Amino acid sequence: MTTAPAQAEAVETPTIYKGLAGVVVDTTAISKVVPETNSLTYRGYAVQDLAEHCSFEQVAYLLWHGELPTDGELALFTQRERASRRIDRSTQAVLQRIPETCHPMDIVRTVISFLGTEDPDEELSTPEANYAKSLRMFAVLPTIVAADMRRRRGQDPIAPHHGLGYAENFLNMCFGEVPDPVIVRAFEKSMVLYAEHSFNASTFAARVVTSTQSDIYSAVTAAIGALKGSLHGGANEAVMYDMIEIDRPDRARAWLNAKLDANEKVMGFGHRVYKNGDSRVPTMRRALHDVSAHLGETRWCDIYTELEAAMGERTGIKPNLDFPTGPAYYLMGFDVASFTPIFVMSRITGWTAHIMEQVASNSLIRPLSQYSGQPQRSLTSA
Ligand SMILES: CC(=O)SCCNC(=O)CCNC(=O)[C@H](O)C(C)(C)COP(=O)(O)OP(=O)(O)OC[C@H]1O[C@@H](n2cnc3c(N)ncnc32)[C@H](O)[C@@H]1OP(=O)(O)O
Ligand SMILES: O=C([O-])CC(=O)C(=O)O
Repeated sequence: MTTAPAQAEAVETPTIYKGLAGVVVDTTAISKVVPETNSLTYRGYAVQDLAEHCSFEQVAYLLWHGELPTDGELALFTQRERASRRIDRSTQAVLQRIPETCHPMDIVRTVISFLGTEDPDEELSTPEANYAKSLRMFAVLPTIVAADMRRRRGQDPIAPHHGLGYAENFLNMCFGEVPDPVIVRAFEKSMVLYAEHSFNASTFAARVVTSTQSDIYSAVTAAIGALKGSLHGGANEAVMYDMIEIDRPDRARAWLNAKLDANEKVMGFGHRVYKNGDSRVPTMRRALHDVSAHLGETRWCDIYTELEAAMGERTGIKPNLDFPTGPAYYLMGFDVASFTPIFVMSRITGWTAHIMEQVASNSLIRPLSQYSGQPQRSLTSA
């Protein structure tokens, strides 16, 4: 005769990977992060080389198609992107309708969601349909972000300029002129560096939504929501607010010590995957220095250096990409609240590449959880 195992023996406690840390959930051919060698590649190319030698349009093409474009392919791609930059009247009306007081990420999230409602092919997720939608979002996002920034400054929007490249056109729509090539190149580098980073939280959110066979606009809307948080993309804004509060390099150490003594996180430092420095930081730090030298304004670079040194000495934790990008965008003249929407303009390429990869090899993403609530009880005995 066999006896039933005791209740306690029957329940095995599973290993819980809080925050999915260290868990490999799928394969991807889009990018590779190797923290041990501090390397990041997009489709096999080192991100530093892409940032140095390629336009953002070339990198977008690479992420979507798997190969860099030939001259002919780039010309066609560019033509299509430039022809899709304008927003129609109904989208402009939505933009005007949202209160100026809300965070610009809410604007971007809402407008992308609205674009879905206007697309007669919203539910179509063939590779061709999703590619067309990705290209449209890529083309239109700078127009939305620039129009919103100008609206909050009490300025009229500037229409996209068909004759300008992606970076020049965005800067022109923000400031009414194309700045010096030093600024344009630094901005374009930030776009390349921000474009893609494997299964980060926002990309994973997009893949989760896609895995239910939902549409690409819904997936991107979810990704924007995930990027907004200050532990992810929102950190670039938080970094700059902190630097403004610090104000002078000689105040950086005391500020940092007070922050750490209060057990608070220092924004722009640390990373879930890189524990020995973010592969993108050296390139972006150089871009920040280029902008700073060009403008003859060294204050933010000096605060950067002080904070990095003090944080290193006290915790050993290194900056992530948001740390140099925050002051670089500030020096370029952007409003701090627009920094994360600018990140969206870049990451739309990585998100949509992942959405298309998920569609091509889908399995519903649905992990398990360990129940920690009340034991089963009877309603009648309550
Ligand atoms: C583009 C991007 O999204 S890059 C990330 C942008 N985000 C930020 O800059 C926000 C600040 N950084 C952080 O909060 C974290 O480093 C994260 C969320 C990015 C990654 O963190 P995780 O891998 O989850 O590690 P976790 O937060 O558990 O940190 C491990 C330890 O380092 C400490 N730590 C990590 N980052 C920081 C930080 N920025 N400031 C102070 N302490 C930190 C934690 O307090 C923790 O210490 P403990 O073990 O004594 O409790
Ligand atoms: O990978 C991450 O967790 C966050 C990050 O750096 C990114 O999304 O660029």
